[in-house]
Amino acid sequence: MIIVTDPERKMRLPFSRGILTRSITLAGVDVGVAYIIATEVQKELNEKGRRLVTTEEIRELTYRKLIEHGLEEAARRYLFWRQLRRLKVPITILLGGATGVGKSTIATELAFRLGIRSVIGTDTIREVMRKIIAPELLPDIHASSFLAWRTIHAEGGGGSPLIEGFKSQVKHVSVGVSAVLERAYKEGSNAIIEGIHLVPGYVELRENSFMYVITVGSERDLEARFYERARYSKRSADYYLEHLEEILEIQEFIVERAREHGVRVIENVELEKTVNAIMEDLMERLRERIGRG
Ligand SMILES: Nc1ncnc2c1ncn2[C@@H]1O[C@H](COP(=O)(O)OP(=O)(O)O)[C@@H](O)[C@H]1O
Ligand SMILES: O=C(O)[C@@H](COP(=O)(O)O)OP(=O)(O)O
Repeated sequence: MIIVTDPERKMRLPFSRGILTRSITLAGVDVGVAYIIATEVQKELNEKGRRLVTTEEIRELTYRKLIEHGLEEAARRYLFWRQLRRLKVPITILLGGATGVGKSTIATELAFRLGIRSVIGTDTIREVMRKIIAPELLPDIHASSFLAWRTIHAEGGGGSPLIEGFKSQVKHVSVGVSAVLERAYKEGSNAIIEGIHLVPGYVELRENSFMYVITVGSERDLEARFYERARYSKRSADYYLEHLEEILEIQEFIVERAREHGVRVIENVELEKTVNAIMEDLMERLRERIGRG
């Protein structure tokens, strides 16, 4: 067995190809190729009869293997993410967007790649708030986002009642979102928050918080997502399909807010590409900040 040590952090743990594979995929390398590289690293260490290696040595060896495979760009990214981990820069990622666009799927994949243990859905925050605050007190949080308008008495003023209802729910759930963010900032921990209630402009973001708005390009694509989701969850496709127009109007509103607040909007066509686009953007922005710091 090869033992990995990190003298700085007094860490000792058995070499795991799985852990190394994951850290290589973080650099945008396909999982199959990452596995091959991790296997080659392990083989080389075994051939050299190494029983104790430092994380620094594994980094250098992995970097070299990536270069040997002609993956220069990935090698550069790999070193960046390792450096970021060592610097212990806590990051929070917020993924907004209408229901069904793929936020929770993307959040799970990002969490896996970045090794982030905490993924919180604003649906869950809303659910907790529902238990504490009675419908008589705060009716809008007790409905789906696209039905919240039925529970409120819009002030008039010519705005869309659907959007007014949605805004009211977002405003209330944002109180819970801010609490979760505050906690993450206080602990200095990494977190991913995803949900329809993450609308640009409603929560205050600090440095190293990164927000993205996820969209689908067409009604047909969105329909397909609801059918797909219904295959493994109890959320029936029909319920959302009946409200497709409202859901797309909410998407339009969120996108408008994103443009106003300079939040990046990413159309989720292929999951892999969406996740890579976020990773790439995160890397660029973190690199700028670390450079400045
Ligand atoms: N890029 C994609 N291509 C095809 N299907 C996707 C993509 N992203 C997500 N999905 C699927 O669409 C469905 C809805 O995604 P989900 O993550 O539940 O959305 P949200 O959290 O935004 O409501 C899921 O079944 C998911 O597997
Ligand atoms: O309010 C809404 O539009 C959805 C948002 O959930 P996500 O699909 O965005 O997670 O919640 P639901 O009504 O299904 O409980």
